[in-house]
Amino acid sequence: MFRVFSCLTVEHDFRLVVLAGLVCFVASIVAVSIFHRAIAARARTRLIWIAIAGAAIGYGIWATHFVAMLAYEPGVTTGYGIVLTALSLATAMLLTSGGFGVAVGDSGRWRAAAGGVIIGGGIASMHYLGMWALEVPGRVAWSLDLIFVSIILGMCLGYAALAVAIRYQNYRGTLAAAVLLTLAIVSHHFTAMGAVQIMPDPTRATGALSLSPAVLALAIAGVALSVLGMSLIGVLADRRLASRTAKFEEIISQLSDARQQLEDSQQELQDQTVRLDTAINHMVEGLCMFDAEKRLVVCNERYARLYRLPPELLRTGTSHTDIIRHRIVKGILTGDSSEGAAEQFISKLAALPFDAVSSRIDEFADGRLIRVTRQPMTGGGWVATHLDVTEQRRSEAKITHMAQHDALTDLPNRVLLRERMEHAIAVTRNGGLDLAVLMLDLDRFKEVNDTLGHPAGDSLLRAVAARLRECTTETALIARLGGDEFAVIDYVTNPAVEAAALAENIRKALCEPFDLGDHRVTVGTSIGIAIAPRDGNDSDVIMKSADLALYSAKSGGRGAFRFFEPELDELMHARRNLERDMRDALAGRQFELHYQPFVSAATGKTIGFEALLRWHHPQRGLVLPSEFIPLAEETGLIVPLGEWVLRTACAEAAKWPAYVRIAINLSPAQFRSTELVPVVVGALASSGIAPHRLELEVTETVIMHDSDAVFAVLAQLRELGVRIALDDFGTGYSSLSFLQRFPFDKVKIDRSFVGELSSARAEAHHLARAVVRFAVSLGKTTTAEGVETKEQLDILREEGCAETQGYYFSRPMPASDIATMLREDSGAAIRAA
Ligand SMILES: Nc1nc2c(ncn2[C@@H]2O[C@@H]3COP(=O)(O)O[C@H]4[C@@H](O)[C@H](n5cnc6c(=O)[nH]c(N)nc65)O[C@@H]4COP(=O)(O)O[C@H]3[C@H]2O)c(=O)[nH]1
Repeated sequence: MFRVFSCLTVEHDFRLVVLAGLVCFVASIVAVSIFHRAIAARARTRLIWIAIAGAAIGYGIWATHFVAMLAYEPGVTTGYGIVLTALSLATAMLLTSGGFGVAVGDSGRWRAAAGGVIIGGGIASMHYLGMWALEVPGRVAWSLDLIFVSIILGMCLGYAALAVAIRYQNYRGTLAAAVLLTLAIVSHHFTAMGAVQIMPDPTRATGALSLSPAVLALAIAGVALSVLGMSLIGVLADRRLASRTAKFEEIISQLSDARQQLEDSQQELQDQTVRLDTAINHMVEGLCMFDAEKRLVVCNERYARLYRLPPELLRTGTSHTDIIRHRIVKGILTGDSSEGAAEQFISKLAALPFDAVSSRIDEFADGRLIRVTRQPMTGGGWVATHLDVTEQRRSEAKITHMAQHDALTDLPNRVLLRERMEHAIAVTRNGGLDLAVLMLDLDRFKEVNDTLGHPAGDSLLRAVAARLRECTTETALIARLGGDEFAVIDYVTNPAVEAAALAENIRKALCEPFDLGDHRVTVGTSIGIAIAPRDGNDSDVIMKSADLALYSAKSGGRGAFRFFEPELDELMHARRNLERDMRDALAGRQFELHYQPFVSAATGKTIGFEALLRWHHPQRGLVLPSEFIPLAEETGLIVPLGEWVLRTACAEAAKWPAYVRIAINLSPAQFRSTELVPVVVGALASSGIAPHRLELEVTETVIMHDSDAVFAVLAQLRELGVRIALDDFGTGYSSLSFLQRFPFDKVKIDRSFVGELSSARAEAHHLARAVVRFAVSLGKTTTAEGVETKEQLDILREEGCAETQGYYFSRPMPASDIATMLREDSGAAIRAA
């Protein structure tokens, strides 16, 4: 080590040592940079870069050596053999190229080590060949250990330089690797120089082909620096070029990506276009789009088919007017299909604004209805859909018709009537015209329905509707309100005359018999008339007025018409009050039963009592059944009231002797309630009277309402053991048929006939007697009602009537009088005898 140090400090010119180090460092930077290029390159380019790197460092080692040799002052004049000098250069280049070549390969971690060894070998070869070329007049002695150390230093530092160069390929890596490589070369050189000792020997002469060291060294340093500088510039330029190339490649790659994306987008666009085409061509609606210049942009197949557009009109750019002209001239739309009409339509269309959403229905000549909905687009133009709404419109019209018409007669129903009436009443408010509102219902419709069945009832209603159409003018509106209720409204200028004439026409028309196939029936009608605005100026009020007039017409005897009068309103008011009072009466125990005895015609003995309702009104006093029973039936109050009668009368009868019967009146509404049989059973059970003591009186009116159902209930009651009596016999025309259909226990001859028995009018007397005789001949128990005189009683006895009832025996009495009456019964019997 000391030898090396003294060699460096004593035998070398330090300035030239620095120059040698500089040359070496520059060469190292160049070589490492080129080596990095070689790593980045492939195949042949890599080989070229390796060769250049080897040449650069080989040249650098060689130049360093000779510059350092210039600094060497061994004390004798030196020269260099040209051949060996050249050979040392070639060896350095070749071996360092080999070292770089090995190190640059991809095969494992040993590459830097192997490369370092070879480069170290290259440095040593160059040095010792160079020393061999040294021609001095003296003897050269070598120190083998330092030779060995110099070789190891070159190899180890060479390895370190390569390892760093491979690992760090940036500027810092380059610098570090260059420093290590410089150290490898320089440390080798000066260690090797420490190993040499030159002993002057003037007998030894230098060769003729020797180069002067100073010349050689300076020339080498100059050339080396310039070559290395150029190489460095080349490398840096190449780096920049490489970085630009990289950037360029990156741009190319980005462009290629962009191109790929563009191609993908184009494909996607194409796919979307196909999808869109498929979608618009499968739309239910016809679709078309026009631009701001009213030229066709796109349309679908449905649109083309709808208007039978030929291919030349389907091209993009076809003008809207050409398409419109085609639609009209080809007669696709209803109306005039001439060219003139088309032009007229087109100019009308041109005047229309195109910048608002619009919707219209076009009617096609073949009857189809197309809804055209137009939607403006931003930037001008519009898109329009054309939907065939024929079926939808038909269904809507059908539904509307069904909602406003009666299914059986196809007449307007209450809903439409109200709508039209509101409109008509509004017309009457302008003055000049009045509106006659006729409300009518059929007399005896229920009878037809019950006796001939519902199909016959339906046929009758249809026939009535047809007759109403025939006997009214075209301005009249006929409506069916439900059941057998109809209404007719019409404008009139003189209500008293025209409305009366219309009502009379209708009355007459409906009085005529109806032929219902197997049956011929006569019904008749009652009509109520109200006039708007006189009797009300809204549809509800006027309908109510007509209804009141109808009610009045019916209660005044059927088959008539009545005009509304304000008093009717009062009547209805009174009815409503009565109804309310009746409900209170039921709760407030204002009802009472009176009992009228019926007696045996033969013995004069009381055999039963008929229960008759009395109402003690707190303000009006005693109210008779004829006043409240019809209203109780209408309102349904008769059901709870009848139940009360049944329970009370049976309970009262339980106090009487067992041979005394109790007769109770039943009304139609009680039969419609399903509770009748259970109520009767309950009354019998709670009173404990025997069923045969109970007589239930039914009138023909009861039976006429749904006779089958009534007969079924009567049969159940009779099975219980209860006696059934037919009341008011002789007043109805169908009594006979009822008597055939049901085994009544008793027939009660109406008091109107009994009264005529003592009549001075022979005809009435004969008729009354015939009725009594007929009743008796039926073989049922016969009771004569309303016996007021001894004469009547005698005739009834003569005709064989079994039982009698009337004021002649007793008026209806409170329950409290019955016990006394029964005690005096023997007296009554004596009187009868
Ligand atoms: N002029 C005259 N009249 C006589 C004579 N004898 C009896 N009368 C009256 O004739 C009616 C007989 O009852 P109706 O024919 O069943 O006729 C009854 C019956 O249909 C009905 N009614 C009475 N009470 C009830 C009831 O509790 N339930 C039901 N559903 N109807 C009842 O009211 C109708 C009238 O009953 P009332 O006013 O009590 O009138 C009773 C009675 O007072 C007489 O000699 N001369």
